[in-house]
Amino acid sequence: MDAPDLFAPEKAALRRAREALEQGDGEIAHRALAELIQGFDRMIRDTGRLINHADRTERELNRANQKLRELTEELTFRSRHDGLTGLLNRETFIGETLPLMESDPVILLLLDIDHFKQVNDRYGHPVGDKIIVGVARVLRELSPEQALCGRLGGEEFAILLARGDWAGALRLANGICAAIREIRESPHPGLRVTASMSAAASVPGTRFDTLYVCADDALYRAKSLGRDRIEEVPDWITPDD
Ligand SMILES: Nc1nc2c(ncn2[C@@H]2O[C@H](COP(=O)(O)OP(=O)(O)OP(=O)(O)O)[C@@H](O)[C@H]2O)c(=O)[nH]1
Repeated sequence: MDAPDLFAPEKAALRRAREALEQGDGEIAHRALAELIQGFDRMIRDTGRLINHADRTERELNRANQKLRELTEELTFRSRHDGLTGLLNRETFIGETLPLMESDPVILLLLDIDHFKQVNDRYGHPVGDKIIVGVARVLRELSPEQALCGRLGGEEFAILLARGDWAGALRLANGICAAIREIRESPHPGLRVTASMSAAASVPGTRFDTLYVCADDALYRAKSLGRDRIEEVPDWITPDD
């Protein structure tokens, strides 16, 4: 079925007016003109309403689009970052190291907060969370802008420096340990925090797992040698390690 012609009355009035004009019949032409004026009036009102409606719909669509963009950005951020600290989460951190490790020599710093179970047990989990956030802040503030900073799990963090120099990486690790010793959490003046760290470097083409295992061994050594210290892996890690 054909859609109804919305302007059928106006078209009919126009046709009658034309015919009246051709026939020179003033009275019929006058009536047709009156009908046309009415129809024209109605068209202006309806068109105005339609334009307003379309404007409103367009504004609503723009707002909905903007909201969708913000939600997408937030979802992307959440899927890539750790919810508590805002650092890269484990999967993203490892994923981002892969292309860098393929092309560059890198230095991996691992960090694990010392005796963190005791912090939770003595001061409660929420205070433990604040300490984790404080440690993450130290990492973010002291690391160079291009460094990758991630929370690998619980109280374990990692920094990857691409093309970083060894002396600079150790200076950074020392600075981080010193800043963590300064963390205070009111109202707990007795609460002191330390962290153990390790540093390991690899040549291009080394797998993340290979580098990580070596750095993790060194971190374990730092723990067993008394904590609050940095243990280095002396040799460059290669793909054959
Ligand atoms: N508050 C808080 N605690 C966490 C979180 N994730 C892990 N933990 C706690 O971190 C603690 C880690 O304890 P352990 O692995 O025994 O290590 P540790 O006590 O730090 O001892 P060392 O590493 O040997 O110095 C556990 O008690 C976990 O419950 C977190 O997101 N928030």
